Amino acid sequence: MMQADKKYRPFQAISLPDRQWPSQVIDTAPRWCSVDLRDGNQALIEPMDAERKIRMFRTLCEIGFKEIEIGFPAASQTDFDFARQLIEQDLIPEDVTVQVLCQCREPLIRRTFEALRGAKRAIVHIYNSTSTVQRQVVFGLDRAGIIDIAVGGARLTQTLAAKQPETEWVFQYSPESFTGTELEFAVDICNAVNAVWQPTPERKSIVNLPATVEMATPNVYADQIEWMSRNLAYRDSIVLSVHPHNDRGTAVAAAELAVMAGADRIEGTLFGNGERTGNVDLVTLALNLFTQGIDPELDFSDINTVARCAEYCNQLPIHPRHPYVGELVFTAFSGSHQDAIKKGFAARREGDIWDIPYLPIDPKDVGRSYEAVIRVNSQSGKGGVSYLLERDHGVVMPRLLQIEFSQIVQDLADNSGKELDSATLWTSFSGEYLERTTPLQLLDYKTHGEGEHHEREQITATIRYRSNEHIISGSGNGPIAAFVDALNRHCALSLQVVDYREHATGKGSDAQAIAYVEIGFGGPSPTLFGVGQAGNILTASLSAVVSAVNRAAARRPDWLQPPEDERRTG
Ligand SMILES: CC(=O)SCCNC(=O)CCNC(=O)[C@H](O)C(C)(C)COP(=O)(O)OP(=O)(O)OC[C@H]1O[C@@H](n2cnc3c(N)ncnc32)[C@H](O)[C@@H]1OP(=O)(O)O
Ligand SMILES: CC(C)C(=O)C(=O)O
Ligand SMILES: [Mg+2]
Repeated sequence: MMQADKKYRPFQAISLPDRQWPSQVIDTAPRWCSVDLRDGNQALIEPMDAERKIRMFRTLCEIGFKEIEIGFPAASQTDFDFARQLIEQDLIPEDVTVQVLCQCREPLIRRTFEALRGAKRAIVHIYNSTSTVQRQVVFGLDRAGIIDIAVGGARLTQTLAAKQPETEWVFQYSPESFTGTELEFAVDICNAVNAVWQPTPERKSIVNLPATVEMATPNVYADQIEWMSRNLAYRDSIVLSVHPHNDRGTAVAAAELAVMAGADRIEGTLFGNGERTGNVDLVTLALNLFTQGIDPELDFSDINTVARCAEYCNQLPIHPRHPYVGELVFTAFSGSHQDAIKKGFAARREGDIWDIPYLPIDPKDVGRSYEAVIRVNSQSGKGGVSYLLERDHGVVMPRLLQIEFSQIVQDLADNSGKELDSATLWTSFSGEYLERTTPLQLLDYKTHGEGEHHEREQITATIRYRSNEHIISGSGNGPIAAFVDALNRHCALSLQVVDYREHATGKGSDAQAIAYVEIGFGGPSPTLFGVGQAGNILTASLSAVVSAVNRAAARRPDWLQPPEDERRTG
């Protein structure tokens, strides 16, 4: 890349030392206008056909847009026919106003009014470029010449509107390329247009100030908007609208600061489709408000359906990390995020203000589930793994077992280099703990209490060691201790139960018990967990002991000797 200062120049700062916008707070939704069917459409590889346009229009109405720019009817027959279809087939809801765009050129304005014949209410939006560069390069005109174009357009719209009195007309003017226009000139041209239209507080015109190309940081746009808001004539008779584009990737910020600076209305598109890097994304803006506790007056409670509509109509995919909607935006792969999310959910009580770490919005509010909130790969930790086992299998592992099992998962993930889905985790958990039946297998057992008050428990168990069955017996202060005693005596072991937990999984006739035992092996060797699952809690517990012994035996094949039994069968 060549030296930047030889090719580019910084944007000139706006002098507004007493700017007020930084201390303003947004507490209500602005007026929204969707320009998906015009600005979004004009940027597509293949503009929408009639069927796609209708589908997009219906979706926009369902979301709750009250102003929808439906196209540029003078530009193409498709756009003209679409306007006619909406009007003639009475497809425009009572509370929705359609808007159309047109250059300030006579034949185009005439054709635009033809397209709108019979509409109940419509916004006619005229524009011409006002920036320094476009005045010179595109029009070859001075400021007065550019004002003449705009005023000519304003006069003609007024004249033609008067000839179609069945329609309630609203006029909108955009000094296109506003961000590249000197502010004094922008205000002059808007004032000249409004001097023709003579708006009143009851019949307002719309002045739309587009960041046709986003040229500076969002605070500069806010300064421009506040300056215009202060200096425009007819201010109380104007709806001040903004139309940010996203060339610098800051359109959302620019729109928000513009509202703080006095804008009443925002034009943009669903998920930010539009020229170049797009128009401002109205979904993000609306949901940003929602997460501040402000009603956005747009309904994105089924965001996936809206996304599928936008993808179908625009024939463009939405990025998996797009705010609020992307496939991955409610997913944490990384361990510390998973840990915090899991704890956040556990701490949350019904009716609490939403405050879950790493989830700025409740996925359910936009129709998403918690299904994808935690996914596991090599970046994940015990929190994520245990969250999935608990969510999908009701397994609530003790903390030390979480640590032990997550190491096994980590090795799996590192070796595969891939995501491990919940089914794979369960297969691994079952294989590691629940299906450990060699070399030792518990076949049967009987217990009975000893002493006057059953102070001690006696057990007689049938076990299989490799292919031989053995009957072993022992006693202890409970059946698990008795079983451990039997194994210790018959297999010359020195097992101790370090920790024991159990709980039910499932409900009703499907209910199962799951037991976790942490077993010490005497001497310095570390403890190991065993897990057992069965219809009965004692069977689950004894199976958990067997699971731990078998896991230890798998690590040290010469460690477990055949039982020195009282009776051998088979
Ligand atoms: C920032 C925006 O998004 S603005 C909206 C842009 N959208 C579109 O352009 C999509 C639809 N447009 C079209 O299909 C075509 O441009 C049409 C059919 C409207 C017009 O096509 P054409 O007649 O071929 O003219 P074209 O668009 O090339 O415009 C260029 C001419 O119009 C003039 N012009 C451009 N914009 C305007 C305007 N807003 N008002 C008045 N004159 C204008 C130019 O100076 C140029 O004049 P010249 O031929 O004397 O040099
Ligand atoms: C027509 C105008 C409003 C426009 O789309 C722009 O300037 O980006
Ligand atoms: Mg635009």
